[in-house]
Order: sequence, then C-alpha cells, then structure tokens
Amino acid sequence: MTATLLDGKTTARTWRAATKARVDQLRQAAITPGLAVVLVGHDPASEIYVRNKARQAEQVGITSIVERLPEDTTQAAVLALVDRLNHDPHVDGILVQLPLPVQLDETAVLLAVAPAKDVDGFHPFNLGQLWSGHPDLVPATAAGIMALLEAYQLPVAGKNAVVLGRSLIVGRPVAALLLAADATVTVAHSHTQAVEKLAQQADILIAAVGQANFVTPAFVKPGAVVIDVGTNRVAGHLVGDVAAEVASQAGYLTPVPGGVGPMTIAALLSQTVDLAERRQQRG
Ligand SMILES: Nc1nc(=O)c2c([nH]1)NC[C@@H]1CN(c3ccc(C(=O)N[C@@H](CCC(=O)O)C(=O)O)cc3)C=[N+]21
Repeated sequence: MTATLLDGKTTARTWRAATKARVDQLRQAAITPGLAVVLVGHDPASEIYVRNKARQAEQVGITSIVERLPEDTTQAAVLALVDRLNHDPHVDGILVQLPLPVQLDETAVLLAVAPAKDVDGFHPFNLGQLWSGHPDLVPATAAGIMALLEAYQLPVAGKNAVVLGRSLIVGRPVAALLLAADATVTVAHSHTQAVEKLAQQADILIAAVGQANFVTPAFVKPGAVVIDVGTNRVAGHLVGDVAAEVASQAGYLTPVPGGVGPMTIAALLSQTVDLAERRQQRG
C-alpha cells in the first residue's frame, strides 16, 4: 500500500481561480484588494513565502506591497509602520512575517495590528474568536490545511487528531480549527512523553515540528491522514518533517513541496479578498 498524495499545488490553483473571480467582481466596483507584508530581516522560510506570495497575489489581481525593514530595526520603527498601514485605506490585510528578530517584542507587534486588518489571524482578538469556537480571521497555514482536507472530502468530525507542535503560526491554530470541526484533538510538544505511541492513535496526524525526518513509520497508524507542515532546508532542498518511508504506511500524505505551502498562500489570498469584500460592504 502506498499513500494517496494530497496535491496542494493543484488544489491551491483551483482555489486561486475562485479567488480571482471574486477580485474581478470587486474591481468592477473599483475596489482593488490590497495586502501589506511586513518583513523584518531575512528569515529563509519567510523569504520563500514572501516571494511566492507576491507573485500569486499579482496573478489574482491583489495589490501586494512588501515593506522590508533591516534586521536591526527598532520596536518603535515597526510600530510606526504598522500604524501607518492600519490607517491606509488601500490596505485591506496586514501580515507581519514571523519570526521577528530577537530585539523585537513579537506579542506587542501582533497586538498593534488592527484586528479588522489582521489577515493572518494572530491578533489576540482573532485568536479569542478562534478558540471560542467562532473562527473568523484565522492563520493561513491552518486554514489551508482544513481546505485541503475538505477538498479531498476527508472526514474530520469524530476523528482522533494529533498535532505535533504548539506554535502560534501552525500547531495551536490548526488544533483549534480541528476542534471546531468536531475532531478529538491532542496537542503534543517537546515535553510530551511517549510521543510515538500517542501519534499512533491519530486518524489525522499533523506534523508541525520543524525537524526533518521527525515523523517515522513508528508514529503512523496504517491508513492515517498525515499532513506534513515542515519547511526544513536540507542540503539546499526543501523537506518536511515526515520521513519518506511513511508514504508506504499512511493512507493520505501531503508532499513537501507541493502540499501545505501552496495551500497556505491560497488561504491568505482568499482571506485578503474577504477583507476587501467587507470594505465594499461598508461602502
Ligand atoms: N506571519 C507569518 N505567516 C506565515 O504563514 C508564515 C510566516 N509568517 N513565516 C514563515 C512561514 C513559512 N511559510 C511558508 C508558506 C508557503 C511556502 C510555500 O509556498 N512553499 C511551496 C514552495 C516551496 C519552494 O519554493 O521551494 C511548497 O511547499 O510547495 C513556504 C513557507 C509561511 N509562514
């Protein structure tokens, strides 16, 4: 047996086409969706993301601006930029690339983004909505994962889901969305004991650890859905958190590249257009 690959690249392309149709509608009403990306310094994973995002935003008709700040930028300078974007009527969505350089207070920066423009869903207001069972603006990677499960009609309600990793950008929000979709969710992390045994209980296993080959066949129940969120650079190649041998054990598996990455960008673009549609409705 070998796993069915969940093709994020093709699924994301279809989703972007639907998003483009919504942008075309907005443009007839003289509204162009605007996305502002704040990139401080040069985290390699962020560089890939920013490059792909700018190109794909343009393809669907979203104006994207990338605000690049040097590695040694001060907290005050980042807050001043965020404040300007909060007040810019052409900017529908603001995304601050994470991680931020160490001298910056990430929590304070995310708190400064206007909740109504928080297209990546990291403001405490939007996280509160998510965890209280009313997801609205949600982190793009988590939204992309849910959309991929839906595209392949993989059931979530009543399933056991194990999330490996508890980061703000992946582990926590995907756990919240799986819970909102009525899965039974366990979040494992670096202090979790007997993680392999726990992972073996999963019908849906989300690997968001940030370590190549972390998930071996010993973690995987035969036939399980395995979602690989890793973006690790190994000898110049992008690899996930899931070892290659898992393919012969899982029922469904996302490839890296071509799985969750493209879905993340498609989710971000779709959410940016949601915000532009709200601007239109406000008149
Ligand atoms: N505020 C914030 N939100 C994020 O969602 C966020 C972030 N910061 N910081 C960095 C990480 C990383 N990330 C990626 C998204 C897409 C690809 C992607 O497009 N990957 C493609 C192409 C890979 C390639 O070009 O080789 C693929 O997997 O097929 C990669 C990485 C989002 N992140």
